[in-house]
Amino acid sequence: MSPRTPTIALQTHALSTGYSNPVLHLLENMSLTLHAGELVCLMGPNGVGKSTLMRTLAGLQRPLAGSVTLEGGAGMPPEHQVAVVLTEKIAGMNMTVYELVTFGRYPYLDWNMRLREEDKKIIGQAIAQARIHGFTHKKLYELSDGQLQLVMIARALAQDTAVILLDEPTAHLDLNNRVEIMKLLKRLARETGKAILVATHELDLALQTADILWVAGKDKTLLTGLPEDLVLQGTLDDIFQLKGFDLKTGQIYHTAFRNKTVALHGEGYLYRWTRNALERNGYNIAASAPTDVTVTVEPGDRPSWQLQEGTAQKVYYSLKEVLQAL
Ligand SMILES: Nc1ncnc2c1ncn2[C@@H]1O[C@H](COP(=O)(O)OP(=O)(O)OP(=O)(O)O)[C@@H](O)[C@H]1O
Repeated sequence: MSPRTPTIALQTHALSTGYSNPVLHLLENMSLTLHAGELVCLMGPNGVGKSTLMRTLAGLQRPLAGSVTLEGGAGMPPEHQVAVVLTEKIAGMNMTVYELVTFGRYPYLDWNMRLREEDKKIIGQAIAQARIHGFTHKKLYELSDGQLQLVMIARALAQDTAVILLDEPTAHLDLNNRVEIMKLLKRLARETGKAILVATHELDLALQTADILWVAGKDKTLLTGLPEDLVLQGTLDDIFQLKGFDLKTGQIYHTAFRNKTVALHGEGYLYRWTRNALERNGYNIAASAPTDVTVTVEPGDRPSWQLQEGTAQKVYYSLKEVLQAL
């Protein structure tokens, strides 16, 4: 099979980021590429320089060294090429959702600031893509945090750029909204062909949605790769200094505090959650006998658990009963 050659949307050349007065070097010598249609998650410990990198890529801040090249070339203004969703609060919470989305078109309007038919069409598309058509007449202060984030994404879409950068778009959201936002960004990357870069602390969500991870470490370097490769190489354990959590299995380490070993038989999610319940409750798990007890999970319309201890055998229909019986 010949390798695909995806379109490059943004590239950096020996880029170093930070501040010059006083001098603060953050991430150094980065040669990065963002491709069209790709969702990339930028991760790293607090204060490592993720927001600074985002602002530098967006042209809002000068690099300390190196350069950023955008697909549109040198002639096109950066705001026609990169849309940014930052974490700052919006000043005009009294405006409507529709009004905020129209802000995405402002870089394109002429002196009289009037929306043309073309602008209205793009605004309509952005509203449809972010699936916010149900509440475009609402005032921003009437929205939930999750809805507000969708509206910010719609505004970025209305800017009609090849690249969208988002700084912690899921902060302060509950699990459902966090998942919804990441799934939306993934779908948008696929359907619109935009390159989307998200700075996030949500390791679990990033591992399940990102096409590529950019991981900034304390030594001022930024590593890139497929999420799964970075997990298997142990890169993420080193950078995040994970304690008490095994990223390869996705599990918290448990200390077996009971003097009893359980042989667990079965497969699939029923096995996984049975193991979770047993480990959380301090049992050692072994794949086979000799052990004190054997638990066999039986899937089906009504899942059940068969417990065998010596010659005694019994069937239970919830993990609560299993734990009580142990
Ligand atoms: N305008 C500024 N002038 C000087 N230093 C700054 C400025 N903004 C941020 N910094 C410093 O740069 C460093 C990196 O900040 P940045 O916000 O980029 O990190 P981050 O990785 O996004 O952090 P977090 O995960 O906590 O959001 C910090 O030490 C911060 O104090």
